[in-house]
Amino acid sequence: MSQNDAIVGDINQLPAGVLYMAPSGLILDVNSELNRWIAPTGILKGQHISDILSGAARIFYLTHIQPALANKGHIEEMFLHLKSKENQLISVVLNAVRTDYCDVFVMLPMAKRQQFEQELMEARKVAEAATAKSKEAYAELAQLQQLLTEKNQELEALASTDSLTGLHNRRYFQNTLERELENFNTNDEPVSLVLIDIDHFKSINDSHGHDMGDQTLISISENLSENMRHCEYLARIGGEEFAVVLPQQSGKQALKFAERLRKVIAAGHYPTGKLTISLGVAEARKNESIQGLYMRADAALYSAKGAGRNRAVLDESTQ
Ligand SMILES: Nc1nc2c(ncn2[C@@H]2O[C@H](COP(=O)(O)OP(=O)(O)OP(=O)(O)O)[C@@H](O)[C@H]2O)c(=O)[nH]1
Repeated sequence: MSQNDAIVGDINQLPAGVLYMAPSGLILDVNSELNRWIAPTGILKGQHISDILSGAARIFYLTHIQPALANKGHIEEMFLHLKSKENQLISVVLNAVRTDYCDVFVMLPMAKRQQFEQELMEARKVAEAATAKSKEAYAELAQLQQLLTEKNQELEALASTDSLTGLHNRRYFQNTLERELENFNTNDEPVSLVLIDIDHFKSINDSHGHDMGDQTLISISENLSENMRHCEYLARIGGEEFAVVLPQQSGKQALKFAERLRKVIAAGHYPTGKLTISLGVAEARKNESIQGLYMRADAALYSAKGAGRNRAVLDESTQ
């Protein structure tokens, strides 16, 4: 029995790994416990320390363990991953001391820590999967909300649109006029209303049929629509009746607008030939109701019809 064997013989019963290493990294001897962890059927003695360390542990050995042993002569409680011959990682906590002859490593297994790490990794995987699922669910929800918003907008547009001409309808007209009257009552900017009625429209229906009457309504709607600028709100409010809400325009300005429209329509060509419109104009008064303003514009329209049609008339009280 050699001197080394005698020393190791005393420590073979320990529940810890013990390793004797030359400063060059050559393993001089190990106890049987360490041999069992790393190479149950092989012999570690004579191998190099880097043969039993994981990749990361090798770097750690060079950058931390060796310098610490060289500088302080000992290290305490460093965590290290050994690598078995079957490529299993074995976590150990390492204490080491440098003697005159060799470095002595004592390593305690950390099976519990390994198990915790494993459990943590599993939990992380589960959490990641759950996060991915909830992200998917959120994305789906956002899509559905977007769809709902679009459908609501479509419904809102449908509810405000005249199906024959595609213009805004009476509902839209009333909402717009109500809003603009409220603005007028708070900020003093004028607002005017123009009512438009196609002249002798009944005779178009009577002589050319209802379908041709519809085509004429579509055609005249396009023409009116093309002649609106930003903030001039056109709507079809009845059979052959249209209205334009004109925010920030006085009665006189609205009359000019109405006159321009009248000329445009009179100059146009329609499925049944030429036609004209009559227009009634009124400027809103403070705190006036929609009905009040509408009735004054309608009275002006009636005057235009009575005066021979194809003309625009401003409500008398506005002038
Ligand atoms: N084709 C068609 N005709 C409609 C529609 N709505 C209303 N009308 C017709 O429009 C005509 C309106 O006629 P009246 O109110 O008598 O007036 P008008 O013939 O235009 O005569 P004045 O307004 O006095 O110049 C009626 O014949 C209605 O049937 C519609 O959606 N399509």
